[in-house]
Order: sequence, then C-alpha cells, then structure tokens
Amino acid sequence: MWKRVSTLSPFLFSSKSTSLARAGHGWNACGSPAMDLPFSVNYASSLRDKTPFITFVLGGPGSGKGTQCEKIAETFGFTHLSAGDLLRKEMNSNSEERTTILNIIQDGKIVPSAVTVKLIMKAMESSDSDKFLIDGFPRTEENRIAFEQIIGLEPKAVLFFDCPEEEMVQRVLNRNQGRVDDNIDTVKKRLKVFETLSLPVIDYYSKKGKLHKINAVGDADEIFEQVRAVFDAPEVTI
Ligand SMILES: Nc1ncnc2c1ncn2[C@@H]1O[C@H](COP(=O)(O)OP(=O)(O)O)[C@@H](O)[C@H]1O
Ligand SMILES: O=c1ccn([C@@H]2O[C@H](COP(=O)(O)OP(=O)(O)O)[C@@H](O)[C@H]2O)c(=O)[nH]1
Ligand SMILES: [Mg+2]
Repeated sequence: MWKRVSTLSPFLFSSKSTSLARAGHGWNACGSPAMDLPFSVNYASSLRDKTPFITFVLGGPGSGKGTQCEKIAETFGFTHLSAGDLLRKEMNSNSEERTTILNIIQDGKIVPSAVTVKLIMKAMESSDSDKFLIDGFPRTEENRIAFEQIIGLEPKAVLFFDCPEEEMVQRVLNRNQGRVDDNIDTVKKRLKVFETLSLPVIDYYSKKGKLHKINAVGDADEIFEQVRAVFDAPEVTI
C-alpha cells in the first residue's frame, strides 16, 4: 500500500551536519532538490515498518489548518504535527540553526527541506501513533520530494483549506499568538510564496487523486463537517 521511494544521505542527520549551511548543500530554500546524493541509507526504516497513515494538511497562511487539525486529531485520533510549530520550537532552542530559522520565518520564506523533514521525522519516530496529520508541510515541490526520499512514504490523503486572500490576511493579523510572522509585510510575502511554491504541490496531489478541497470560509464547526466527510468516506480507510 505504501510506496517506498528511496533513501537519503547521512549528512542530513549526523549531529555535526545539522547546520543550515550543510543542510543547504544540495538543497536550497526555494529551489529544486538536488538528486545526486552521495549515500543511500535507510534512516526512516522504523517508520516505514510502521507504515503510518499520513495526511498532509495544506492551505495558505491563516486558512485554518491548525484549528481544523485540532478537531481532526480529537475526533479521529490522529497525532497532529505542525511543521511550523516544530520549526518555532527549534528556533526557540539553543540549536545552531535558530537564527537562520528565525530570519527565514520572519521573511516569509521556506526553511530548507532537510531541516524541516528531519524535525518531522524525529517527531514521527518518537511517537507511538500510526496516524499523523502533518500540518503546513510540504510547502514546496522540493519539500514534497525530500519527504518522499527521506521518509520513504507518501500521504494517503491531502486536505487543502481553500480561503480567499483577504480572509487569510484578516485572520493572521488577528491571530494574537505573538508570532514574528503575523504582520502585514510578512503575510503579503507569504501569500506570494504560497501562490508560487505551494500551489504546485496542491496541483500535484490533485492530479494524483489524493486532494480533498475544503471551503475554508465560515464557522470552524461547519468547516469541520466537510472534513469529517472526508475521513468518513469509505475510500479513505483510516
Ligand atoms: N473558520 C474560521 N473563521 C474565523 N477565524 C478562524 C477560523 N478558523 C480559524 N480561525 C482563526 O484564524 C486564525 C488562523 O487560524 P489557524 O488555525 O492558525 O490557521 P493556519 O494554521 O492555517 O495559519 C486563528 O486566530 C484562528 O483562531
Ligand atoms: O514546512 C514548513 C512549515 C513552515 N515553514 C516556515 O514557518 C512559517 C510558519 O508556518 P506555519 O505552518 O506555522 O504557518 P501558518 O500557515 O499556520 O500560518 C512559514 O511561513 C515558513 O517560513 C517552513 O519553512 N516550512
Ligand atoms: Mg498553522
């Protein structure tokens, strides 16, 4: 059922090589993935053995991904992993990457895939769960390919919270969680990044028949009814 894709270089995971400078070797923040990897090692074999049910949760900034993920996790027993939360936690730790992550988030850009995938993989490996909601990832085609290569799994379902830009901007500006990127300048940059880099990922999953588009306007409970229908559908066997 789970399509194993391939494996990746150990430089992504060795303790000395987690700096963005090294992670950037072969990868860039917004560009294409490098495929000429020097090694092939099964780093995520424990995850593949578990063959977890993975759902990617996509949508622009403020489209309600986090809000709906909490409801999905509670109702359907998924473990909710927010890529943004994992990066913010790393940013607030003494990680050598913290300043670079902060600068990228403040600028509304995308953290190199090697860094984000490593954090997601660690979180998945340290969980007993076999059902994960991965919120806010993949945000680029490069992210998507890196996940497939490093973790060797593909999502069973992909949710896309479709929301008009003006609504997203209002929600972000009212979010009030003290986030460094919740300001008008960053949100404008984030909307451009979403359109140019994230929409192609959504298009990819649409063409694969895995995408579930949700109208993200309206009351959060009403929106959740659309989501519930996705997980209740017989073709999405959790
Ligand atoms: N359906 C909704 N209608 C109005 N506000 C919402 C709705 N869903 C979420 N929000 C609010 O909008 C903000 C952004 O929601 P959030 O779940 O953090 O979105 P995302 O994770 O996609 O950025 C939060 O303050 C949240 O409480
Ligand atoms: O896979 C990811 C997820 C998040 N981010 C960074 O973290 C920010 C906040 O992401 P989050 O998902 O928390 O934002 P949301 O969409 O929920 O507002 C993004 O703008 C990016 O700068 C990233 O680089 N890669
Ligand atoms: Mg969020």
